[in-house]
Amino acid sequence: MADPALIPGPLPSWIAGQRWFANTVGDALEVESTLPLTADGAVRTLFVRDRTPGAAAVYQVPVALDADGSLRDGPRTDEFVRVLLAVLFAGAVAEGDAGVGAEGVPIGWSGPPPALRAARVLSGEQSNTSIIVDAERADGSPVGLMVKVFRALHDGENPDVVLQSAIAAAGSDRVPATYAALVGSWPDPAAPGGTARGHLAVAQEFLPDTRDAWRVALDAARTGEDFSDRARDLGAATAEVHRVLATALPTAEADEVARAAALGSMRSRAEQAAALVPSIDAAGGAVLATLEAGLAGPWPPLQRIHGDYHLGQVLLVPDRGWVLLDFEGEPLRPMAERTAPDLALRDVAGMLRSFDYVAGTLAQEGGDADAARSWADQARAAFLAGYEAELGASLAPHAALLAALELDKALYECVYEARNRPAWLPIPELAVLRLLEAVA
Ligand SMILES: Nc1ncnc2c1ncn2[C@@H]1O[C@H](COP(=O)(O)OP(=O)(O)O)[C@@H](O)[C@H]1O
Ligand SMILES: O=P(O)(O)O[C@H]1O[C@H](CO)[C@@H](O[C@H]2O[C@H](CO)[C@@H](O)[C@H](O)[C@H]2O)[C@H](O)[C@H]1O
Repeated sequence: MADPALIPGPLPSWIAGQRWFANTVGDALEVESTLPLTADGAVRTLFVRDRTPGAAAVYQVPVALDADGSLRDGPRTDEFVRVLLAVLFAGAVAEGDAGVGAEGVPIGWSGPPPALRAARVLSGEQSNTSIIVDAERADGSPVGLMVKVFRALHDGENPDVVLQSAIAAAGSDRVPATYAALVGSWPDPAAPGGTARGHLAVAQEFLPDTRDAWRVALDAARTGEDFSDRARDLGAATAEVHRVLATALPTAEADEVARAAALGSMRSRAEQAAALVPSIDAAGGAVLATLEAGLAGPWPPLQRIHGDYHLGQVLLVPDRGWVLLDFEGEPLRPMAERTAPDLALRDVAGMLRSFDYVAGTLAQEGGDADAARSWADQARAAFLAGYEAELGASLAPHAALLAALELDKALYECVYEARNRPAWLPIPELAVLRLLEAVA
């Protein structure tokens, strides 16, 4: 049987077919630098630049090189996983060409690196590559790891690493424990000094026997099961994580500059959505008026947030409850915006949109649309009640701001779906029109 890790044919065409590759064509790809991870260089990570105008990016492509010159996809090989664990958990340094290197940073881990027993790449729609690793500690006890290899690289901290490790360090178990991170450097003419520095990988606690909230919610909605208790708990978990983030990481006053930046970003999303969806183009004036009116009222202080919060980012963990994942922010938003303090209500709006997606999905499947909508309305009310109870305050003074953030998220979703999953587009498109009607 063919080795499933084997990279058949030229590397650029293989990269072009990967889910994590944001472009569709690989004809402007160039391996810009190489970081050997073993002494003989047989296991290495490649920094591959896509020079396509409008899709420029640097990708991390770890590979294992066989004696016959063939390449294998690193995350699917034991050789790569073994060396990655050693570097990550030992705080080791790897060096390549000038300006290229990586350093492991143990975070919530003490003792020697865990030894690999078995590893497999998580299948499914993913913007990065996650490896589930069955390992053992030096004393022989088993430990499950989730190792995430970041694909599109960015100069600067990766919020997924920084936020989850800050939440866990504050003593909260609403995120998986972070064990270690890998920080790399690679040439980048746009970065200060010509070298970019950012996260290449992170190793976390693996949470077994979980179901993600999207599945849990969809199953509940399909069978008409009440989701109120779960939604209330989810609201409370969300407010708890927001409180921890506001305490552990910098906050900022919502001054005029921040407000103008938020409005500018919302306008540009609205323009992108209008360019792709005729019904939104037709409603352009009402969209802008709702966004502007929503942002005009009082704002709470800004803080670090999840940034792309939806049901698919939350796991239901036995004996632990809801656990939040993937704090990387929206993939379509520039990294500078994703790492700036923002409105925690943006996450609240994200989850409200997700309940609507459950209803929209059931309706698309031909289910009872009215029942699905009333399920979503109940989930929404319970989520908000749980959030407010944990926050210790009502969100009523911010109702218009929340409505604007919901509209903004639905516009983002229109762009995301038009580009990635056109069959799903009607869900956010109808939501935009409904949200406009509600404020009219
Ligand atoms: N620590 C973990 N334990 C168990 N499963 C996890 C863990 N982290 C992620 N997952 C699973 O992997 C999926 C993808 O993880 P995520 O962090 O969202 O990756 P991506 O950034 O590629 O979207 C999640 O939806 C969840 O099902
Ligand atoms: O999980 P990602 O960070 O890759 O997020 C992107 O993809 C999501 C879809 O997988 C998308 O979420 C949208 O669809 C979900 C149902 O599949 C729904 O629950 C969300 O509410 C809806 O936004 C997300 O927007 C996008 O950034």
